[in-house]
Amino acid sequence: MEPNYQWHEGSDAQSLAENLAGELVIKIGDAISERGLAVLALSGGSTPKPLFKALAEHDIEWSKVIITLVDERWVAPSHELSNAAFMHRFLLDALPDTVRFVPLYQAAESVQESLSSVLGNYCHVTRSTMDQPRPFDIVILGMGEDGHTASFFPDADNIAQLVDPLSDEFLMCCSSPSTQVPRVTWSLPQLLTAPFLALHFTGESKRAVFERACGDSDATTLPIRSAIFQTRVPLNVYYAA
Ligand SMILES: O=C(O)[C@H](O)[C@@H](O)[C@H](O)[C@H](O)COP(=O)(O)O
Repeated sequence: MEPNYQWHEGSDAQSLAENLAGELVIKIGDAISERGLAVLALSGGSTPKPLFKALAEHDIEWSKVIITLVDERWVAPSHELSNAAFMHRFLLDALPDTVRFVPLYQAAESVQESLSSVLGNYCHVTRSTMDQPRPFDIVILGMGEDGHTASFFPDADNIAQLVDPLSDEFLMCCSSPSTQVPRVTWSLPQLLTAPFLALHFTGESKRAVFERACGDSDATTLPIRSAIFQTRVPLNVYYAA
C-alpha cells in the first residue's frame, strides 16, 4: 500500500498555522451546515500554539462548536503538563463562553477508571452515543520525534492495541517510559472517523521522521504510520521547516 496523504507546506510555522486555521474555519462551517454542530479533536503539545491563536481570531459560531483533545496527560488542569491548560491558555480563554470543551482528564483512582466518566461526559455534551458513525468532524494530529501521534507511543506496553485499526475501544490508556505521566487517548478508529484529518508538524527533523514512516517499517515502531497507511479518511499533512 502506498502512503496516502495530501501535502500542504508553509513558508514558516506562523503562515502554516494561519493557513490551517483558515481551512478549519471552512470545515467548521461545513459541519455546522451539515449537522448543526462541529466537533473538533485537537492535539496538545506545543506545535499547535500558533494554530490555536490564529483560530481564536476568526469569527465562528462558537456556540455550535465542541472541542476536545486528541489525547491528554493524566494530570489535573492545574498541572504544567496539562493539555487542557495549554488549550485554555492559547485557545479556549480567547473564545466566547458558549463554546463547549470536553476534557479527557477526570480525577479517579486510576486512568482506566476515569475513562467511563470521560466518555459519559463526552456523550452528554455532544448529545451523542458512541455508536454514532463519527464522533469528530475535525481531528488535528501532532507527531513526536519518535514517530508517535496522539498518545500512541512506540514504547508503550500496549502499543499494538493503540495502533490497532480494528480496535473497538473509544478511549484508551497509555503508559510508556517516554511519557512523564500516564496518558488518555482517543483510539485510532475513533480518530479516523473525521472527514477532515490533519497532521500538523514543523521542523526538518520531524520531516525526516515522517519520510521514514512513509517507508517500510511497522506502525508499532513508528505509530504515525497508522494515520498514513489507512484509507478511511484522507490525511492532510501541514508542514513547515
Ligand atoms: O499530548 C501531546 O503531547 C500530544 O498530543 C502529542 O501527540 C503531540 O502532538 C506530539 O508529542 C508533538 O508534540 P509537540 O507539538 O510539542 O512537538
